[in-house]
Parts: sequence; C-alpha cells; structure tokens
Amino acid sequence: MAKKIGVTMEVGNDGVAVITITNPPVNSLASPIIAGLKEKFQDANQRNDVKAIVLTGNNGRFSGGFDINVFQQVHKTGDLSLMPEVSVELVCNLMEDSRKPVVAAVEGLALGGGLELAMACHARVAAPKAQLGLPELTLGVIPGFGGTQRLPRLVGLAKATDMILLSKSILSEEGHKLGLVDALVPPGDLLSASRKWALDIADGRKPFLRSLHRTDKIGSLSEARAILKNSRQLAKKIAPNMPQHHACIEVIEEGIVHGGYSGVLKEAEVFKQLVLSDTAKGLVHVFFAQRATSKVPNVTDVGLKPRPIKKVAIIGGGLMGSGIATALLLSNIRVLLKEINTEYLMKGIKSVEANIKGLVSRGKLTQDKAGKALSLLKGVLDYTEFKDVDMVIEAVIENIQLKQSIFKELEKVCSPHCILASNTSTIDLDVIGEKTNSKDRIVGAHFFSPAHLMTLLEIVRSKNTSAQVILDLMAVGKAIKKVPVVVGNCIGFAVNRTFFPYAQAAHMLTNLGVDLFRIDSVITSFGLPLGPFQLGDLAGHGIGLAVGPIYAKVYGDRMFNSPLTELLLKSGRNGKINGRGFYIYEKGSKPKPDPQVLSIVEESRKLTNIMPGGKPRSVSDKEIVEMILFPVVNEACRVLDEGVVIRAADLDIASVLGMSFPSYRGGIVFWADMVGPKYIYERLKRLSETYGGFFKPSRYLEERAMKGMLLSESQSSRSRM
Ligand SMILES: CCC[C@H](O)CC(=O)SCCNC(=O)CCNC(=O)[C@H](O)C(C)(C)COP(=O)([O-])OP(=O)([O-])OC[C@H]1O[C@@H](n2cnc3c(N)ncnc32)[C@H](O)[C@@H]1OP(=O)([O-])[O-]
Ligand SMILES: NC(=O)c1ccc[n+]([C@@H]2O[C@H](COP(=O)([O-])OP(=O)(O)OC[C@H]3O[C@@H](n4cnc5c(N)ncnc54)[C@H](O)[C@@H]3O)[C@@H](O)[C@H]2O)c1
Repeated sequence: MAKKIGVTMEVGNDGVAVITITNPPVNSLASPIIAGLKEKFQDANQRNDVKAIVLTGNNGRFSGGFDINVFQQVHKTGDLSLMPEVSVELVCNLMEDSRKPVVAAVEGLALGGGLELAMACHARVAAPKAQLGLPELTLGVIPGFGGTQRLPRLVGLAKATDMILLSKSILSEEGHKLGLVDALVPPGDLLSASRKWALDIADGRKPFLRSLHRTDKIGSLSEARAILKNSRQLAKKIAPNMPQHHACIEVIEEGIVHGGYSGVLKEAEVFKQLVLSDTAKGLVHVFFAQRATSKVPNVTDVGLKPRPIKKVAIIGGGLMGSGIATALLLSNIRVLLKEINTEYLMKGIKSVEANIKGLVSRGKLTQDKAGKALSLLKGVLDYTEFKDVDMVIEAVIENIQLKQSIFKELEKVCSPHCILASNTSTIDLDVIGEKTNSKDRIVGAHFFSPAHLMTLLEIVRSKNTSAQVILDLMAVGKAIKKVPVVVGNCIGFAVNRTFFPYAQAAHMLTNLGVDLFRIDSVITSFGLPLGPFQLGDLAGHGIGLAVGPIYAKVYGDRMFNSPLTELLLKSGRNGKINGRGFYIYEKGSKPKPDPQVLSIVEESRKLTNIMPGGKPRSVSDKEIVEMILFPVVNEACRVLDEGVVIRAADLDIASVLGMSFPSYRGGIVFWADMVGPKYIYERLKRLSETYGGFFKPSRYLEERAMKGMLLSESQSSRSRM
C-alpha cells in the first residue's frame, strides 16, 4: 500500500488553522511536503476565518528534517535546482513574517529542518521527552532553513554553537529551561494548549515574538567574538578535515555582525556550496548505508519475527567476554559468565565492574542503572545453568580444538532452541561446528574491542546458519546498541580481512626506508585515528604474530613477510599492554615515539634488503596513503567479488565502525570510487611490477577499471549468503 504523504489544514470554529505534516516514518520535509506547506500557509494567511495557526506533525513526530534523499539525488546529478527555496520564501515570509501568529506543537522529535520550522514559529509548545536538535553537520552541510541564526537567538550563542557543532540534541525539558520551548504539556493536551497559545498571541495576551529579530540572548559583539573564537578552536580539534564546521561559524558570525536576515542569506549561499562537497557525499552515503544494513535478503524480508533473548551465557571472561557481558547487561539482558576457575572468574567479573564504573565516572551511566546492570550478572564454573539460556556467546582463546569441544558440549547442555555463537576472529565457523549436529544454529558474533564501546557487530553466517538465528542475533545487536552487519564466512570475515594489508603495507614501506612515525602521522592526517604502527601496539604484537600464519595459509600469495614484529617481541615490546611497542606508553601521558625502535627497524631492513640500491626510498605523503590504503581497497574488491558482504555499502559501514575509517570519506569502497578504480588499478599495477604480488591488482579491480565501472556497482552475485 502506498504511504499517504502530504500537508493538511483544518480550520476550527475558534479560528485556528491546524497545519499537519504527514510523511511517515519521520515526517521528513520532502519536496511535496514543502510545496504543501507553502500552499497551506499562503491559504491560512489569506483566509478571513483564520486568526492564528498551529503547525504540527502526524503520528507523534513533528519532523525529522529535510528529506535527505534529495541530497543523494543532488549528489548523483549535480543538479542544485532539486533543492527547494525554503529559508526566505516559506520560513521568513510566509511563517515568521506572517501577520497571524504561528505556534509549533512539537512531539517526538524536531530535528534539522524540523526544528528550524519550529523556531520560525512565534512560540513552541512541546510534549515531554521530545528530541530537539540541528544534526546537519553530521551530513556535511549546515542548517539551511535559518537554524544558524534562530537557535543562537533563542538559546544563546554558546549553547547554540555547542549544539550545532557537536550535533547534540536536547530534550524538550532542557529546551524549556533554555527558552527554546515556551511550554511543556502532556501529549494529550498538546494541540489544545498550542491553539490556546496561538489565540493568546493573536489577542495580545501573549507577546508576538519573531525569533530572527531577537537580540536579547546574543550579548555584546566582543562577547560573541570570544565565544566564536572558542568555537573555531573546537572545530579545529573535532573536524580538522571537514569544511562544514568552520563554514557554519562564519555564517553564524555574519548574522551576529550584520543581522539575522543577512545571516539567513549567507546561510543559503554556503549551504549550496557545502551540499556538493565530497564530505557531504561521504556522510550522506554513510547515513543511508548504515540503515541499509538492517535489510538482509531472505532474513528480514520473509516474515520471520525475532525471538526474545532474555538470558545469555558467555564462555570466557577475558578481554572480549567481559566487554560483551557489559554490553548485554547495560541493555537489561541477564548474563551467565563462565570461566575455568575462581581466580579467572573473579578477574572477569572485576573487568565487567570496571567497565561499568568507567561509564559512571564519565557521566554516561547513573549509579542506579549501574547497580541494576550488575545485579543481572552471575558467574559460574560449569554448565549446570545453561539449560535455560537463549543464547551462548563463546569467547575463549583462539584455539580450534578447544572451541570444537566447547560447541560439542553446548549441544548437550543447552536447549534445542538456544543460539550458539562464537566470537572467533579467525577460525572458520564450519570448522568450529564440525563435530556437532547443530550447524543451523551456529553463528559468528564478532565483536570489536573494547566490546562495550565499539558499535560494530559482524554477524557471520555460515552456509548452514538459519535465517531465524541471524534475525535473532540482529535483534540482540540492535537491543545492545550495536550496528549489526551480516557477513559471510571466510578468514578474517569482512573487516579484519579487508584491513589485513593495512599493517603489512606499513611494514613494507618501513622496510623500504620510510620512517614509521611519519607513516603513522600521514595516516592520521588522512583521518584514521591511529596509524598502523600505533594500532599494532594497541592490539598487541603477540596477536599479530599468532594470526599471521592463519592469514598466510589462505592469502599467502599477497602477504609481505616482515621480520619486524618478531624482532620487536624479541626485544620485549608487546605494545601498549606492557608499556612498550613502537611507542612508549606511560600512565597519564600520550604515547611517545620511541627512538630506540629505530635500531630494530634497521635490523629488519637488513634482513629484508628491499631498499632500492640499498638506499631509503623517498616517497611523498600521497604515495604513503596510496601504498597503504590501495592494497586495502584491493582486498575489499576480493571481499566484494566473493560475496562476503551483501552490498558494497555494508563494507563501508563495517570499515567506518570497525576500523574507524573516516565517515566523511564514506567508507573504504565509497572512498575508492571517489578516487577512481582506474587510477587505483594503474597505481597498484605499477607498484606490483616493482614490489611483487603484494600489490597485484585483483581480478575484480582490473575488470572494473577496464570497464569504467565503480567498485560499488552491484555485481553478478556469487554471494556466500
Ligand atoms: C536545505 C535543507 C536544510 C536543512 O537544515 C537540512 C536538514 O534538515 S538535513 C536533515 C536533518 N535531520 C537529520 O539529520 C535526522 C536524521 N534522522 C535521524 O537521525 C533518525 O532517522 C531519527 C532520529 C529521525 C529516527 O531514528 P529511528 O527511529 O531510529 O529510525 P531510522 O533512523 O531507522 O529511520 C527510519 C527511516 O526514516 C528515514 N529517515 C530518517 N530521517 C530522514 C530524513 N531526514 N530524510 C529522509 N529519510 C529519513 C531513514 O532513512 C529510515 O528509512 P528506511 O527506509 O526505513 O531505512
Ligand atoms: N582481543 C581482541 O581484540 C578480539 C577481538 C575480536 C574477537 N576476538 C576473539 O575473542 C576470543 C577471546 O579473545 P580474548 O582477547 O578475550 O581472549 P582472552 O585470553 O582475554 O580471554 C579468554 C578467556 O577464556 C577463558 N577460557 C578458556 N577456556 C575456557 C573454558 N573452557 N570455559 C570458560 N572459559 C575459558 C580463559 O580463562 C580466558 O579468561 C578469541 O576467539 C579471539 O579471537 C578477540
């Protein structure tokens, strides 16, 4: 059934016209809605039987803002005329400058353009817990319906810049205290209270306030400049590679110096420049890509319903098990934590307590909620209580025999409906389940460390895993505030496999004579939070050494054998865990590059002997980025080719959430498509001629480059799912 969308107007006997937006699910401001609003406001302004106007949204939501699909159309076509003229024609002229008072009746949410429409009204009446904010910067643009001008005038400049630059929304309760909301009323009274407020303004019992004309909360010019100076520093820190934060501050300043209307005009001009930026393209792609991950063919579209998961057993209370337990407890799921002996069990429980305490001390959790979460945890040393759990997540050490024997045991002690998940990062799920008759309920639940903080959950589907089990795990993932991405079974799954060349390429460059600290710094300037060497320190070099042979067995044709990790470990440097790796780690200070590592690097260079003519290779920063990230793109191509992910955009989200690949670059595949498959292919081909198989372009990349196709264009599927 086609969804009903549009704008309606009903005029009551009291002379109030109620204009209602209907565009499920979030009442986004699509072109027909904007056209409908213009028409209804014109009509209401002209009609003699209308004294005042109330603007509201249908189904308990005011509006989630401008329709983001339009940005995507603009990105595809480059056609700016698809953007409707709103900020002057509708918002200033028909709404704010109307002779008839307009009151916004806000429930659920008013975000982006939604809040901007509400701010152009002459008062705002809201229901409790409505979400209010201007999140446009997360999409690479700035507010474009006058929000940069009206929010500072309603809540003060410091609060407004904080909300806009950090894309932080507030609840209507806080909005009421700040003056953004004029009255807070129960949802059932929202319309009647708004009508009354509108009539009170019309009859002069309440003031007729136009937000853009207000100056009472802006302060003096020197005060404003001081606040904007701080904002510029904040922008530099949080968004060094993005244009929209600085541009937004400029626009706000224009309004402070030359008046709100001048600010509105500049806002419209800057908006049009930003909407076409690569940053906006990347961020808008990520917005839709993240939502697309919840659509899994033959799982979410076949009428199945997720079964309730109330109690989960976790086997292994080490780094991962304790993190996963924390995430489940915080979402009110009961957890049985199993360990091998009392000492390890207590250690595991203490880690969970420390995770939860950390959240309380950072103000992210109340003491009450922390107590409630911990009351749901029970430590055990055997399987007696496993009979009524809905799901088991195994997180013991990476050992095939151990995992196989655990799953064989689980099959006996758990009920037949119980989901049997493994957090393995490298072992084939089919091998783990080999000795069982429960292959249809065995699934990978690959969390990323620290599991209670990282949002990606790779759900690994073997050829036997049932659709119901996938759906159940997706629902658990969402319940614990993760973003589940369903992937196929292969060594390293989607993220670790795609990024295994990341460290390898860095080692090759170092062995070619490039300074390793420079490599890290170039990669962090590109936008990844940690360069490959610092990331290696964080994971621990012991792990790197242990998983190397597993990868070599299947991807050996494209591995670079660097002795550097082994040499590092020999000299007692396991990374952050023991305070020394490539960097020195001291409590309370930032990691410091350790110059003593350079002699180890020299030893490695002697062993590999790959420097051309024995001399360090000189490379530009651009070459460093290409030599490290193009092999990653090449592996991403193989992941796409083999159908390890359902769609290319899933790999983008997985790279953003699992590897912290910069979201403003849209994820690894999106970025590669922006750079150009042909260029990447040619660079890799040339590099492979000099340095061998590590850089050899994959068949998929070659094919796409030759045909002039994008890597993300849908493939003739050999999907594993
Ligand atoms: C010139 C313009 C100036 C203006 O200043 C610019 C803006 O306003 S920019 C906008 C500023 N506003 C924002 O940045 C707000 C962006 N939106 C959000 O943050 C969340 O969606 C929201 C909190 C609203 C609901 O969360 P939730 O309940 O977890 O639900 P969910 O997230 O799963 O979404 C459900 C469905 O709704 C869809 N959809 C949602 N919003 C929009 C939209 N604006 N448009 C189109 N579609 C939108 C979403 O794709 C999904 O579709 P599907 O096909 O079912 O996958
Ligand atoms: N460390 C990471 O960053 C990371 C990330 C994703 C996945 N993984 C995977 O998660 C799993 C666990 O890794 P980790 O880093 O937490 O290891 P860890 O060594 O920190 O913890 C493993 C725990 O399992 C316990 N254990 C062993 N046998 C057991 C048994 N029979 N019953 C109960 N407990 C038992 C050990 O006592 C230990 O406390 C591995 O499969 C690993 O590949 C690790």
